[in-house]
Amino acid sequence: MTAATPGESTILIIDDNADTIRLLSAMVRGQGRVLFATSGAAGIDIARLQRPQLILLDVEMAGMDGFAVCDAIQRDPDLRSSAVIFVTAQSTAEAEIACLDAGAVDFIPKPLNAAVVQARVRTHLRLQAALAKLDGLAHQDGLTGLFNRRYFDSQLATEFARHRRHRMSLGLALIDVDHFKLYNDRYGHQQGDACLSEVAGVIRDGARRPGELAARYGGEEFVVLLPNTDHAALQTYGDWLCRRIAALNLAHPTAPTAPYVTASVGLCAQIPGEGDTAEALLHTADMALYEAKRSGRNRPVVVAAGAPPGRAVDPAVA
Ligand SMILES: Nc1nc2c(ncn2[C@@H]2O[C@H](COP(=O)(O)OP(=O)(O)OP(=O)(O)O)[C@@H](O)[C@H]2O)c(=O)[nH]1
Repeated sequence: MTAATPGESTILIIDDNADTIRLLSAMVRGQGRVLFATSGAAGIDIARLQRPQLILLDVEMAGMDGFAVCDAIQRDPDLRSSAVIFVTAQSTAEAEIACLDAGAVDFIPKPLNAAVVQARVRTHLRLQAALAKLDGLAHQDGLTGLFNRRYFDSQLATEFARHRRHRMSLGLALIDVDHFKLYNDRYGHQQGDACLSEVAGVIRDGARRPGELAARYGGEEFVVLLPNTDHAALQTYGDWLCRRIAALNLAHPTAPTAPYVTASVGLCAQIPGEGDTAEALLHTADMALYEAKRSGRNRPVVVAAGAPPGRAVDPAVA
């Protein structure tokens, strides 16, 4: 679900009657971007691409009727966050209950009354915006504003399956601040928190390509999901991260590695095959991180998925 204020919302009208579409569009135009489809199947396709906050759905349509469309929306994890309001001439209590039972959030009766349509759409757009905000908060790490581990885990599973389907290479980076215990000991926990936020800012800046996802994995450890990324790109990314974190120039006089805050980065990538698991990929990134720490810290280490523990690979031959 994307957070949107009512003015930025997208409303999709699915109706096989062009006159009704024209009428409804004119009524809700001021409340967001209005899209339309003249069949259930076309509506589902548009919803997948445009992720509308609200779908105004005709019940009686040729081919796929409104109930079938609503059912398809409820079953599709990518569409489920769109709220459906049925628009129908059937005004009996049974018809209304059937619409709500089908998963719709509301019901607009025909003939259409502009004030009623606008009030209902306004209310549901507000609710959708509030839900999106809550959704975002539930996925966020309170200290750094990055995604939290729970959300990362769910996205890792989804991306792993997607990369397996499309035979694409999925990259992972585990980032751990070096000698952070010493930093806390020297400056106190509060400044330690501020340091983690600064490091998180660099990690966020480095994960801006579509689909990239940066999360706080726990404590002073972060993780980045890098879709469609191969070993060579991992090495470049890891070098960049280490350089940028060092360039924050956060004093760390008691660290044996350098007199400023540094981080170690473990990286790996894999085109997931049958039998491969996201857990094993994470484990490989962890091995790479261990190797980065062992071999001196303040560096990236890239490991081939499935390589024996501790064996770093030259990215050029991976
Ligand atoms: N300030 C602050 N400290 C944290 C937080 N989470 C974990 N830590 C501290 O991070 C430190 C991690 O210490 P260690 O796991 O020993 O690792 P390290 O000192 O970074 O050493 P290396 O990882 O081996 O370079 C511990 O002192 C934790 O208390 C946090 O949210 N805020």
